[in-house]
Order: sequence, then structure tokens, then C-alpha cells
Amino acid sequence: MTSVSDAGRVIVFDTTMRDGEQSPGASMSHDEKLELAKILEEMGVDVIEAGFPIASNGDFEAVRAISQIVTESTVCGLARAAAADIDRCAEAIRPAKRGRIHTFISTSPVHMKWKLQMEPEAVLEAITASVSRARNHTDDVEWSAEDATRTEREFLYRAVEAAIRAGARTINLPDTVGYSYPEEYANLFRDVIAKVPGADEVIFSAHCHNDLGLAVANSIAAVQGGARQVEVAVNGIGERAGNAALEEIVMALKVRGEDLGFGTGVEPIHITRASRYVSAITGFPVQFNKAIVGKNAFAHESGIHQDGMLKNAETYEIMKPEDVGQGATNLVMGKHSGRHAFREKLKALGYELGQNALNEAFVRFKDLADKKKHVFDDDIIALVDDALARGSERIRVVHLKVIAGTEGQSAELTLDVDGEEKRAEASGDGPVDAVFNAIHAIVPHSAALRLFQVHAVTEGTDAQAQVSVRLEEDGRIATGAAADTDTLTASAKAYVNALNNLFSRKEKSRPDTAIASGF
Ligand SMILES: CC(=O)SCCNC(=O)CCNC(=O)[C@H](O)C(C)(C)COP(=O)(O)OP(=O)(O)OC[C@H]1O[C@@H](n2cnc3c(N)ncnc32)[C@H](O)[C@@H]1OP(=O)(O)O
Ligand SMILES: CC(C)C(=O)C(=O)O
Repeated sequence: MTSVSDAGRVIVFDTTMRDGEQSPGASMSHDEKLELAKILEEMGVDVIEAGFPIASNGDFEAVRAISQIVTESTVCGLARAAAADIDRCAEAIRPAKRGRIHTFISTSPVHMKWKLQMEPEAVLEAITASVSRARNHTDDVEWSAEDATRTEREFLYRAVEAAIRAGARTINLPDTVGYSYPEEYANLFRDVIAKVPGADEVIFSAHCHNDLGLAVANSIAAVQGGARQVEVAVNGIGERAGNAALEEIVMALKVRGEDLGFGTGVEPIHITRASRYVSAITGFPVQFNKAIVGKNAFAHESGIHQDGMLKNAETYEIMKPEDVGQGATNLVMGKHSGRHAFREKLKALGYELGQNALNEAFVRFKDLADKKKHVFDDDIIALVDDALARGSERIRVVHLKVIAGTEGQSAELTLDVDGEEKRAEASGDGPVDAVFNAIHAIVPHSAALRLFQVHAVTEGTDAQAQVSVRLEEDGRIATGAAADTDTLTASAKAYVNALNNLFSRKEKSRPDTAIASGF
């Protein structure tokens, strides 16, 4: 981060492997944690909180192994205000080039009275003892006032002062239960920094939970209030509703923060890879509309937006998807798309249609999008090929009703033949046979069916069926293809298209042929 002065540089402290792993069901294996640590380091995360070493041998081993392999980022372990926790943590981070002990104790009345069952004065003594003990192991000690946002202000000043006097270099004021409002949280930092002796010698840190969906907003507010470290987790995972999302904070500080002189050392290009990795190892899917890393974060389906995007991406995008490793902007073709985007999509698929053909294909595309949830490129190809294949048609399917089931199969069909509507009913050996017999009844012909092939264009029960039909008469072969979400309609259209092709070939050799009189 070159454009940000030291004063505005915000330290990114990642707690995906500690608070993030506290999400029920989010446990990560030893090897997965090592891999994640490498990704975080490569991204430029400043501090990696790799675990809570006293919690289990597995956590201890993970923190130690990460301390052995990470060289650029600081590796941090969590410890309660307890000698055994701090010593175990110190042992785990000992191999680290840069190691940090993060010790914490609650300071709010409800936590002190009910959880710790300690008097406030005893908590102050515990702060001094724990931070001093940690400082005997390392210079880099972070102290957290758990539940700071529900702590009485005067007591918080005393607690922070005790931690600074004992040697803490970073003071974290967590919104442990996600209770704060942004302005309130910013003011908490302003007040503590203004009132506590020695506050200007330490870094203040924000650690926000998302119980009210305010974790990111509160973290940014804390930065505006003077915090210079934010504690975050990839994809916002963490205890209960989670922590502030790394990707959102980093991009908020990049896209808007730089105007205010804030920034981080994280390289956004790695963000999507980290998000996907965390999602894969925890099994927690990333919601489609998740900011920055969601599948739809850079997808546009509405015609008006797509038109704007095609003219200038800044109309609807405040950052580039490629900057966060999300690939290119995605103009999704669907029922809300317009002609500009449709023409671009066709161009990308290799079709240059004239205005009339484009309009006709667009109408058919809209009809398809009304029926189908996802319109894939292959659907559009099938739709356009189908239109092109129809060429100069003399017979057209107007209406088709098929009755199928265990009681027998019959078809009621209306065709437009040279501008005149003709209707027939027929039964058959199966619904397709009934449809073809109905065509035969309206347009008598002696061509033999040589091929009937159906395949689904895309996946899903709403996929379009693409049908190919080959007819042969007197050595002449003609094929027809059609696509429709209804297989029988596609079959009727494909057969009729093949007849049209056969007819047009015959017409070339005998121009006066009338369809009504048969082929
Ligand atoms: C806000 C946060 O996210 S804090 C981090 C929360 N993360 C975790 O708890 C995950 C890892 N935790 C664990 O594996 C276990 O809870 C352990 C190993 C830490 C402790 O396990 P146990 O010894 O069985 O205690 P248990 O978890 O049941 O209770 C917690 C004890 O720690 C005490 N305690 C809680 N926080 C602190 C603290 N910051 N400093 C000192 N003591 C504390 C509690 O008062 C309670 O003490 P008590 O046993 O005297 O009543
Ligand atoms: C240990 C502290 C930082 C914490 O996780 C919290 O308060 O949420």
C-alpha cells in the first residue's frame, strides 16, 4: 500500500482460524490451517491469529506449525488471563519470526459478575498479571477487554491503562456481542484514546461481531475513531453471526478509505481464492449476494444495467471483479436482459445478426427466459441455430396438444401451410409417433424418417430439448432441428423444419410444387 501514509495504515488481523473456527461446524484440519496460513501470508495479512493453544493439542500444534512456516506475517495465539494459557501460547508461537500473545479478560459488569465471578478490582489485577507474564515471553502483546462495548466507561479507562502500563502494545476493544452502533463505537475509541494515559503509544484494535449485521460498519467506524487494527475473518465466519468479513473491510478501506487516507497492506487479488478455500474447508457456502466474493457480486442481469455496463462499467461497478480475483464482469442473460446485452452475447458466441433477425431471436429469447430460470450460452446457440435453420419456411407449427399416458397417446395439431391453418388429430405408438402422424395427415408425403434424435441442451428438468430429424425421399436427404423446453413441441418443429428443407430442395428442381398436393 503505497498511497497510504503510516498514520492511515490499518493493520489487518485475521482470526479465521481462531474466532472463525468457533463457528459451529467450521473446524479445520491441521493441514488445511497450514494451507490457509500460506494464503493469508501471500495476501499480505499482517497478523494471523492461528488458534487458542490451551484449547487442545490440535490447536497448539497448528499454531506451532504455522509459526514455523510463516515468515512475513505475525503469528498470534489467544490466551485467557491465566498463567497456564499464556505459557502454552508462548510455547506455541516460539518458532515464529514474529510472534504475538493475545490475552483477554472481560470487563463488562455482566461478564465479570456472572461469567468470571470476579470483583472488578480482581479483574484489574488479572490484567496486570497476565500482560506482564505475556511480556516476559515476547514484546508483542495484545490485550483485549472482552465485551468492551457493554463496559462502564470509567472502568474501561482503568482497565486499558493497566494493560498499557503492564506492557501491552495493542489494545483491542471488542464488540463481543455485536451490540454497538457505528457512531457509538467510533466514540468509544475517541474517548479511550483521549482519556487513557499512554494511549498514544499503542495501537487500538476493533473486533466486531455481526449479531445486528453491523460488524463491518462498526469496524470502519472504529478506524474513523482512531483504531489502526481491524480483526476480521474470511467470509465473515466466526462465533454466532460471525466476525467482520476480511474481504469487505479490505475493499471498503480500498474503495472509499483511500480518499480518507486509510488503507491496508492486503493485495485484493487473492481475496476470492481465500474465500473459496475457506468455504471449501469449512463447508460453509458463500451466499450468492455476498459483497465482494459472492457469485452475483459482479453479475448484472437487468437490461438497463447491462446496457450501462457495456457503455461504461463505472455506471454500475465501484470496483473491478478482476481486482479481487473474481474474473470478469458477468452479464447474465435472463428475463430482465435487453437487446444491447443480447447483441453482445451473440457477438461473443460468433453470431452477427441483422436487425430483423436479432429482433426475432430476441423475442424468442425472452419467451425462453420466461420459461427457464437459467438461460445458458448453449440455450442461446440452440435458439439462434433453430431460427437460422428455419430459413424460408412454408409450414409452421401453430398449436400442439398431446395427450400421453397409460390410456394411449394422441396429438391435436394445427399447422400453418402456405398461410392457411390446417388441423388434424392422430394417435400413434407413443406421443412422438402421434405428433408425426398428425403432421402426415396435414401434409401427406412419402419421405421416410431416417433419424430422430433428442438431447438436452443444458442441465435440469427445465432444460431445452434439441431435436434433430432426418427425412429421405427419392434419394434426397433433408434434416431439420429445433429446440424447445417441451420435447414434443421441439419434435414437431424439427420434423416440420425437415419437411420445409425437403420441400425447398424439390422446389428448386420443380418450382411449381404445391405442398397441399403432397411431396
Ligand atoms: C469472546 C471469545 O471469543 S473468547 C474465546 C472463546 N473460545 C473458546 O472458548 C474456545 C476454546 N475453549 C476451550 O477449549 C475451553 O473453553 C478451555 C480449554 C479454554 C477452557 O476449558 P475449561 O477449563 O473446561 O473451562 P470452561 O470452558 O468450561 O469455562 C471457562 C473458564 O474460564 C474462565 N474464563 C473465561 N474467560 C477467561 C479469561 N479471559 N481469563 C481467565 N479466565 C477466564 C471462566 O470463568 C471459566 O472459569 P471456571 O472454570 O473457574 O468457572
Ligand atoms: C477474545 C476476544 C477478542 C473476542 O473474540 C471477542 O471479544 O469477541
